Amino acid sequence: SFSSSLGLLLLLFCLTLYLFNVSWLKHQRLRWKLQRQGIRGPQPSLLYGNVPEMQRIQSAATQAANHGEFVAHDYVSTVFPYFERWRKEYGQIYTYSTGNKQHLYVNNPELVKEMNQCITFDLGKPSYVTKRLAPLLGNGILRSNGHVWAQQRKIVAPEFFMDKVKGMVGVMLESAQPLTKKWEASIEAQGGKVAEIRVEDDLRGVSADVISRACFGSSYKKGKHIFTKLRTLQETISVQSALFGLPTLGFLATRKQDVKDLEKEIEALIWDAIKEREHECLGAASSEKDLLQMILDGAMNDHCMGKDSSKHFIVDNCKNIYIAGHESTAVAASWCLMLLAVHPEWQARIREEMTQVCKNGILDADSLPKMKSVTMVIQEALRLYPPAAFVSREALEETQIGHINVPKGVCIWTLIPTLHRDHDIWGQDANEFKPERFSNGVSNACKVPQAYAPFGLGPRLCLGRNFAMVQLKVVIALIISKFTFTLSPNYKHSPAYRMIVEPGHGVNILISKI
Ligand code: HEM
Repeated sequence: SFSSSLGLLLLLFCLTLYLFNVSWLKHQRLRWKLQRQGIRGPQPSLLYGNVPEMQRIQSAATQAANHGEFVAHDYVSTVFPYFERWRKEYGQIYTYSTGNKQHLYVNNPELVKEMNQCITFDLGKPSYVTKRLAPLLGNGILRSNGHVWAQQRKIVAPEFFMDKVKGMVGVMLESAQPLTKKWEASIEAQGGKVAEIRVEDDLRGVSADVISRACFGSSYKKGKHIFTKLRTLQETISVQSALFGLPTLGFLATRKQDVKDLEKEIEALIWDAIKEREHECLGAASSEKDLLQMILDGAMNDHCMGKDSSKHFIVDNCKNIYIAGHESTAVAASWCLMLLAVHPEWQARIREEMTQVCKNGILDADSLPKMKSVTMVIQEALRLYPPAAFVSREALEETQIGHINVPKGVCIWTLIPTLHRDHDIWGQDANEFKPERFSNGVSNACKVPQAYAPFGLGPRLCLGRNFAMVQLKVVIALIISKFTFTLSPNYKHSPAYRMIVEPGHGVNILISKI
């Protein structure tokens, strides 16, 4: 009838109006607020904002990719080419849209400094990115915001203070031994002189082993099993489109079920390890507390936490530490080895320094702080190839950062590699591998020390940075003390973004024994 068609039309009209308001007006209002402050940016399309343009720029860049001299190659130009394009067009601060979200790109060193000092709960992790990582991270330290985050940080942070990390050098050396043994065996198997090695799986094995031991101490075999499951879970969750903020296409129902099953299985395994622990340590005051014990104690001592939330607290944080620390450190080590393979003079320098500072050639917690060259090389590798590409925040409330008033709901992105190659900050040789720039520390290597941010910015600075630096030093120094290496002709330079920026086709090196 006429009246029901009219009703339907009216409904459709309201729905369209609602969608228009949600998808366009809301974002247009945010855009106006930013534009009024002089912030420009590309014109968004109605439904998907600038996503179609991002995809167009990305595919053009992929086709044109010519990595040429790869040390000089800035991965932003191939991995995030739209950010490069817009930076050139609109400057160090601009705004763009992904349809469902309005974003603010901030790469001005002065504002980065401000963000570093911005201690407020009003800036949090962007929920639209972290939402899809929920099965992996629960509500642990990486994903949570506000008081929940602060409480977890307070409990977990002391485990990674420098004095604690120093005590883990032995464990790190032990975890790295199988790698050197395996590589020696490869040399034997390939004729006794030179072997071609693909490094990343072996490096990943070392970092997983180190974290298992640090987290789970005596029950570390159980820990390794848990981490294998976590890795499967990580692989099952597709995060490729997280940056664009589009629904993850192809995320089939069966995979959703896989994710749920894995989540349950992991939770049960962690809980099992805890029960075993409680049984073993009943009454015994353990002096050597591993991370699991710290988290357990933290949960027990918090009287506001119910049994159920303390269980989640424990399970989530075990998962978070593994996810945060395992891949990033292994990938950083891969980039270090790639750069060292191209610069044998730095291998020689590190080797020479080791003969001077390691008594009887033994690497330990005392000799490590004296090894300046290896520290400089790692710092330079983290400058040129930072595994974490950006710091991202969402304004959970309206927030003032320097002279910018960031409206509620806007996501802020700071590109770490772009800061790391800024000529104004680092000088004209910013694209070159020159570890000597760090010979007098970070503050003397560049004009704005806050612009060196491989471990992030502000109050959410990486909690494991000491742990990662010491582990990288141990692994790189140990490899260099046993092998010389060059880049294999099979190495294909192809930085790829998979949550972190890693060598897309791995790192192949040719190794010989010293
Ligand atoms: C070279 C290796 C590593 C790199 C490049 C790295 C980098 C980062 C970055 C960029 C952040 C984000 C900071 C921010 O949003 O401002 C972060 C956070 C974090 N990292 Fe690392 N990380 C590394 C190793 C580790 C290790 C080994 C652990 C632990 C074992 C760890 C634990 C964490 C945790 C728990 C957070 C979250 C801190 C918070 O939100 O309060 N990281 N890391």
